[in-house]
Amino acid sequence: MGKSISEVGVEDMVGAGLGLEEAKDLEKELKYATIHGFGANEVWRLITARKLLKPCHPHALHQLLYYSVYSNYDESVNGPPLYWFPSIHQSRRTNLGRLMESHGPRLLGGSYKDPITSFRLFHQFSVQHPEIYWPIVLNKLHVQFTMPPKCILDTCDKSKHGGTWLPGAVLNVADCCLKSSNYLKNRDDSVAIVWRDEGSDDHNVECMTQKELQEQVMLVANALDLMTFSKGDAIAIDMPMTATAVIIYLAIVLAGFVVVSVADSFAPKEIATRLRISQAKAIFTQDFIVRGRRRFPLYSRVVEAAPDKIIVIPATGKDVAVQLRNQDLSWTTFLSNAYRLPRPNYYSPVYQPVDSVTNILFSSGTTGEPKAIPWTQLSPIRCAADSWAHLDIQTGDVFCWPTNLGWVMGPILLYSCFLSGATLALYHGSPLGRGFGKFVQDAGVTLLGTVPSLVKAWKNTHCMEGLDWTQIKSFASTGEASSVDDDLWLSSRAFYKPVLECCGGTELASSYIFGNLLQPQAFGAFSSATMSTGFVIFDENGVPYPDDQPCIGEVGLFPLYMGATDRLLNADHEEVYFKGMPMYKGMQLRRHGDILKRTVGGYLMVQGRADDTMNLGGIKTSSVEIERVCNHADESVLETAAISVAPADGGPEQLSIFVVLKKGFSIKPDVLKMILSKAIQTDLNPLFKVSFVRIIPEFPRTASNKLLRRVLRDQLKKELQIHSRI
Ligand SMILES: Nc1ncnc2c1ncn2[C@@H]1O[C@H](COP(=O)(O)OP(=O)(O)OP(=O)(O)O)[C@@H](O)[C@H]1O
Repeated sequence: MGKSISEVGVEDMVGAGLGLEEAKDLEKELKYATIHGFGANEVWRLITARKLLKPCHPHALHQLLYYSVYSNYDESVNGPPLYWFPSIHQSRRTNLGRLMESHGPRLLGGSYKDPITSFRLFHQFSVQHPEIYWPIVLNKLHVQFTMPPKCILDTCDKSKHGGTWLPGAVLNVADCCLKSSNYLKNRDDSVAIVWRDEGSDDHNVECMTQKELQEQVMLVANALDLMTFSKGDAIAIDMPMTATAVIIYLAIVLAGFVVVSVADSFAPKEIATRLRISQAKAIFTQDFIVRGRRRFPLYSRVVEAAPDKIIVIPATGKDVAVQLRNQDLSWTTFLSNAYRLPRPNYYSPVYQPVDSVTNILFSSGTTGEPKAIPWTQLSPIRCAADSWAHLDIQTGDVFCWPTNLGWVMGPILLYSCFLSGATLALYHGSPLGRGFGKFVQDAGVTLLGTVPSLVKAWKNTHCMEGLDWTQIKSFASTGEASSVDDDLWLSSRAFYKPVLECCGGTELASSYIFGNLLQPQAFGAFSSATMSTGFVIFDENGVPYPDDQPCIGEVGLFPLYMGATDRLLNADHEEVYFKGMPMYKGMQLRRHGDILKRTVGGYLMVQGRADDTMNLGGIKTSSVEIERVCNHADESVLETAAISVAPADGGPEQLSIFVVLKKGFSIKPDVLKMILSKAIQTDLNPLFKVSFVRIIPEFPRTASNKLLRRVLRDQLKKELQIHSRI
């Protein structure tokens, strides 16, 4: 165990890279905190509130203080170590805080105290009374119905586990994104999108006002109408998430077609599968993808997937840099028809029922074949409402999240910005390097979303050193479990702003668990279910644990989940999400497949998928838990993947660890096996034994960068079979 904070002296801080004078000052401040006998959380709160640790300090110093503050901290009694704390003053200025202050006393009566104290109570209220919660939130978002809903939720049709939400409502959700002038605070000249092309790092960021966005979207909608499509046709987009891609996305929805989102990293076969399942009539793409001064072909990849028609946007300049097939159109030709109209920048939106499909998305395929998931007009409302409540997105915020329209985060980002009056920030290039970080600085990004693999790369390459990210109010992280140390680094870039962890699913159009600004935050943990989301954690027999009990088990979502799917295009929805799930209080629970750990204090951690659970000597454990320990067991380790496989000839499951080493390190697998075994036995369970360690150059990942443990497991199984035959 490392030193406790009271033992940390000037020498240690100098050893961590701090100058002598600064170390002496810092020591005095720390003495003050420790002399007063504060608990660990209070000491850390004081360190961050007084900004004793600065973004320019070496990470080793941040680590030294954070880990020594919490060195004697007993998580089994106190819950996870906290690193961010809400203040009552701040909490009243958040979206949710304001809402609670104005409605809390009426809705909760004498039980209502303030946004921090009453958060859990209010959350519970939102689960029990969606018919009261949702009208208040809809009112806050830029959602306008041409025909208002008859009610919020209709549960008469018992065959629909998820109920019918906002029945009778008619709207065009893209039109809601564009209609800013009706909202007092959001004027036509407000900035809708800021962006920068990779390589233009020293130029001003580019801006598009709300009015320009509206005109561009309407122009593209007009051009779409001049093609031979019928309303309701599916039209695909396979290109980086640029300002043009966003315009095309909104235009397709505005004009009553359906977007098919295809991530730009897919191979032709995968593009073809997605086009086939969705029956897309055409596809928008780019000639090339430009990354780090190199050009990667995209049009030719799309051609191989053999769609009927391709509309090609040039990656740079005005003209496409490839020879097109006869039936394809360049972006300029496509738009030229619309320019001939008397009012090319005016378009009358196609209003449709709230449950009409606007977008077909595909899940990442972590557990198997990607599912084709239809998003209705409820889905954008749901995801924007989550960002409004949990990320506290407000008019004037600048929101950046490197992603693609083919991943659920793409549409979530787009709608979260435009339905709440925030600016969307897009970097047209790789998010892995300094260019991206400089854009975040120059564009004045206030909300920065990430995935764990990005943060790991930024931290390990030191590429963001010296950049000023202090205008960031909150970070967000999704996709897979994040690493405490990586998030410590991230949060420290902006004087310890919260890294709001979010986890959900494409089919939920949202997160079911999320951090927020009304509860203290712990690294790598979720502080709550999302507003209006209810769930239980159940044991192997399907029996739910009591809500206030620390436990580990599979999550079962309450089926009345605003914005969640009620159909799939390539699988049986009932079978995938409901069949075999336990009943709870008369409700058939909805499957999500995650294993959740609830800690003391009610924090939640995702322990991987139910499929990744392993049984080691009769003890159920999760891969994520083992990886957390292994990732810190030796300095040579960059990341690990834990897998258990039963030997081909039977017997108990054996634990195998795949390891990727940091650049420049080498270590023998046998030595590493001993180190990892020791770490697991000390930190997790003395009975766990590592049977096998393999060092590999990189992990198999989904195209969205999620670790594919099932691929490693299959590989290992095959090898073991061959072995047993020999
Ligand atoms: N912040 C997070 N921490 C831990 N796990 C996360 C987090 N965010 C997402 N996940 C994991 O990703 C899952 C959601 O991903 P997505 O909807 O893309 O589908 P998938 O489950 O990866 O794909 P498929 O359903 O095809 O297997 C979550 O259920 C969870 O397991």
